[in-house]
Amino acid sequence: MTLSLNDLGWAPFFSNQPHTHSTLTPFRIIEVHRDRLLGLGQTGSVSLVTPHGPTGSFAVGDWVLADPELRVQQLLERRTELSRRAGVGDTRLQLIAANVDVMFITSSCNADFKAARLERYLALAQGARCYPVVILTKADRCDDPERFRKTAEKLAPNLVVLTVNAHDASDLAEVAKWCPKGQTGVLLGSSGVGKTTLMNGLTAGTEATQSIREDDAKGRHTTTARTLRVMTNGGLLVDTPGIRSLRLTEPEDGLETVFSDLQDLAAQCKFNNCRHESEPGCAVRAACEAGTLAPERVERWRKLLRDEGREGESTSQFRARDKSFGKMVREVKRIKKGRKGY
Ligand SMILES: Nc1nc2c(ncn2[C@@H]2O[C@H](COP(=O)(O)OP(=O)(O)OP(=O)(O)O)[C@@H](O)[C@H]2O)c(=O)[nH]1
Ligand SMILES: [Zn+2]
Repeated sequence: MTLSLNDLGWAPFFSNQPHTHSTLTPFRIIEVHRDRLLGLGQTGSVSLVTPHGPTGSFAVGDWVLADPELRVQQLLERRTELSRRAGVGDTRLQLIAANVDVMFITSSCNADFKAARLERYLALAQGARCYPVVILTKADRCDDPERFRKTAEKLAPNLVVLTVNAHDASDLAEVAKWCPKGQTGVLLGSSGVGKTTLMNGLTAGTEATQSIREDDAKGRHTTTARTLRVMTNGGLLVDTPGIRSLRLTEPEDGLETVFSDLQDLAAQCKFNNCRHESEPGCAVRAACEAGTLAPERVERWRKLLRDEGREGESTSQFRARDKSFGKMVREVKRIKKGRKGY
């Protein structure tokens, strides 16, 4: 299979960046190893060395320029960057992937399904400027997958939610539609939800999967490294090891859009520093009492703010960082549209 640079996601954003030498060739990084990188170019995949620094500063999905000896001479500026905090209370960032367009947020129609976790991923997608698509796997093992889909759809306006059997070809085709040729997707989700199965199905690959203990929905890690693969529809897909506890890297960028409906309500509270507990004139509580807002959602909102050290922030502070989910969707669509012509 020969691929053009455009097929690999090359765009004016990259070609317009100043190049240090004219004889360099672009490669998309598809694997990052301790001592070398695996790059995909028009001629296929090649092993690249990084004479100017450690491989740790590169991410799957990066675009690099290499010389004829296959030495990386330049790392091109990333259009999007997906990272997370290395651990609880740790401020260091861990790069997950670069230049990703679509985030496939994967969970299962079983005990793995947690609205709070999905909200964290949605916030991550928003912060990283990726278009979120929620994939709920194991629909074939569930009596009522629709119930899971409806719950997930309520998490954000216009959110795309697909219920799938990761082993079913027509379900896989529905997933693939969201990441066509030239676009890059990333699969995120807990261990055992079916990321490797999806990856294999979408790429017709043969990565090893292991059976999981279905009772507690906890999987064993079968994926060891991040990889970028070409899907059968021409799209590109990054697989990541199961992420057990996700810490947001830039909470201020994502939280308020995931909970934009709550913010709008909070703006109608009588007091602008309302904590939505026992204050009079609280619009959030009123909505809960009227049955138009799920109290669990308010609880998750509070918990997320608490976890991110933002408890007690006033509504006006919260609203000051106004970025709507719709705005992000339009932005992503604009980027996609701009990329279609070449
Ligand atoms: N019936 C059914 N089984 C599934 C589905 N998706 C995944 N599985 C099974 O669930 C188990 C775990 O799937 P994996 O693809 O290894 O999960 P993973 O998310 O890649 O796990 P890690 O590599 O640990 O992150 C395997 O036995 C799969 O065959 C599905 O939609 N339906
Ligand atoms: Zn209130």
